[in-house]
Formats: sequence, structure tokens, C-alpha cells
Amino acid sequence: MGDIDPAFIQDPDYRPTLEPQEPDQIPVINLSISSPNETKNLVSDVGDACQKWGFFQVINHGVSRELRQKMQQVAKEFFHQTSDEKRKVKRDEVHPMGYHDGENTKNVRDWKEVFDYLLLEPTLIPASGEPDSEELRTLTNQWPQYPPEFREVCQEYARVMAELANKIMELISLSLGLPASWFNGYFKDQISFCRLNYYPPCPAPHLALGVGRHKDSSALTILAQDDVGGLEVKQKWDGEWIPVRPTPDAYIINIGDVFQVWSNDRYESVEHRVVVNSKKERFSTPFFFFPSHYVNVKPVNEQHPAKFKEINWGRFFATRNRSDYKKQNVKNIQIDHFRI
Ligand SMILES: O=C(O)CCC(=O)C(=O)O
Ligand SMILES: [Fe+2]
Repeated sequence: MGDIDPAFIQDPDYRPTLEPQEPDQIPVINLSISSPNETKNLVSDVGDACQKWGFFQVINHGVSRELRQKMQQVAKEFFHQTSDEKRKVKRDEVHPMGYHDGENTKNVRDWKEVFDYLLLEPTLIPASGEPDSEELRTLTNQWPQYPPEFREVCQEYARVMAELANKIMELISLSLGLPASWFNGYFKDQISFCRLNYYPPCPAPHLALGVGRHKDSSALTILAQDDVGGLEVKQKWDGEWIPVRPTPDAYIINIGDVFQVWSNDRYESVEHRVVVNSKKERFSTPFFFFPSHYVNVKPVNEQHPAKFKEINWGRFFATRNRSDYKKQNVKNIQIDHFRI
């Protein structure tokens, strides 16, 4: 036990502790409301969670349990196939959507396999991150033959996630003192995508991570995790890693880089990572809610000095996503590069 490819081994500073930790402290927010007064409380709970943690869980979100279970089932059936079968829909530089088993986060390999697909087909993004390049690139999905209902279930699931993302974004807008629909127009041609994560049991969970520490570059992310656990969030005030314990039927929401810029640092995109274990496989499904490629992201409140320069979202996305395929000599681009 314990012998793994050195490409997966984290630097000692970033290895997980795997010791029992404190009980879960990430807020759980009930989205069902029946009076205007409850809306006020809900908005204030969302705002507090965004400010303190950058993470919260939601219950009574309106997504059917049946759809979530179907999604879990097709993911299991897909990932349990042979490598050869899965590689028929392998991602590459021409087709960035599909199956992938060699992702690096911060230049260390993740102990996971993924399948990515876009909400909208086709989706347009800039061909490169170069500031003066106007060329666009058309992205489409790749779908496996098996299981036969895979495509239909995935597409339905992404549509439902986009609706939930809108609802949560409206609450976040209200919590920032803006009209609920303030950001809606930025998502007309959204580059949102859904990812199926599969973490096989790992013989050396003390050395490797399912996903290394990172921030999501989305506006927000909606994550479904199964009952195994493994997601950890970096507590803002002391850098402790806090587990997000599985809560039946809940979705985990986190603020991504886009909302950090829009809110001018009031809400931060918080670092998180995934710990693996030697006994149980784990599945999770993040939906990354991204604006349209042509949106220029900048702080919305003009009463305070802006902490970020305007960022063209498509170019940022195009630059960041190149890091999936090659080990890079430089750290991949982050919003901090745009700080004033
Ligand atoms: O699997 C998880 O719990 C989280 C995955 C994640 O953070 C990501 O895919 O960006
Ligand atoms: Fe993430």
C-alpha cells in the first residue's frame, strides 16, 4: 500500500491531515419561503454565508431527488466501463469537452477522472487569451454510447442546474443591495458547463488529493456530492481546512472568481480541495455557472474604488483552461493578476 505514481504526490505543505475534524460549520440554508419577511431573512443568511465562508449548502431547492439519483446512476455506469471505452470520448485540445483522466491542479496530478459537457450547444469562446485576438472558437459536446440514457439525463440535469443557479444568483444580488435580476443579462450565451467527477479509491490518500487546492473561476458553482465526503474548504481567517460533510439531498454552493470581482472582494472565491480515501469510490457533480464570453467583468458598485481592472471573461476562461492539458511552467492565471 502507498506506492503511487510520483506525479500524484503533493508537496508536504499541501498534503491532507486525514484526522477527525470539527463538526461541519458550513451554513445550511433552507430555500423554501412562504412570506416576504422570510425572503428578507433568506437574503441576509445568504449574504452572511457568502461573506464569512464563500460556501453554503442549500436544502428545499426544488430539484427532484429522482433526477439527482438518475444522474448518479449514469455517472457510475459510465465511469465503471473500461478505459478504452471511456477514451472514445476523450477530451483533447480540439474537443475540450468529454472524458479526461490526467488533470493537473497547480501542476500536481489529481486522483480523479472527469467527464465535462456544456449547457449550451454550440458554445462560443475566444480562440485564445491574447488581448487583441477577435477570433472565436466553437465548442461542442462529445457523448458516449453507453449508458444509452446518458446524454438525455445529463442535458436535463444541466438545464435544472442553470435554473437553480439563476435563483441563487438573484438572492446573492439582493444580498449585495442590487435588484434581483441585475446580473441575468450576462448569462444569455453562458459558457457554463457541468462536470462529472469520479474519485476511485486511492492507495495513498495521505500523499495525493482528488483535486488539489484551487478556486473556481465561475460566477458560482453548484455541487452535488454523494455520501462519502472528501470536500474541504479553507477557512478564511486561519487557513484551517474544514470538511463539508454530506447532507442528504443538499447542494453545495460556492462563490467563484466572477462574483469576487463583481462584489469587489466583499464575497471571496474560497480555496477548496478534495481528500480521497483508500476504501470508497466517490462521485460528485459540479455545475460551473459562467457568464457569456463577451462579458467584461468588473466591480459593480461605483461608490467604492475598484480593486480590479475589467476582465474579459472569455479570454480569462480560454487562458485558464489551457492548463488542463500540459504541465505548465508558470502558475495558471488567477483574478489576482487583475488587481489594481
Ligand atoms: O468533488 C468535489 O467535492 C469538489 C470538486 C471541485 O472542487 C471541482 O471540481 O472544482
Ligand atoms: Fe472546485
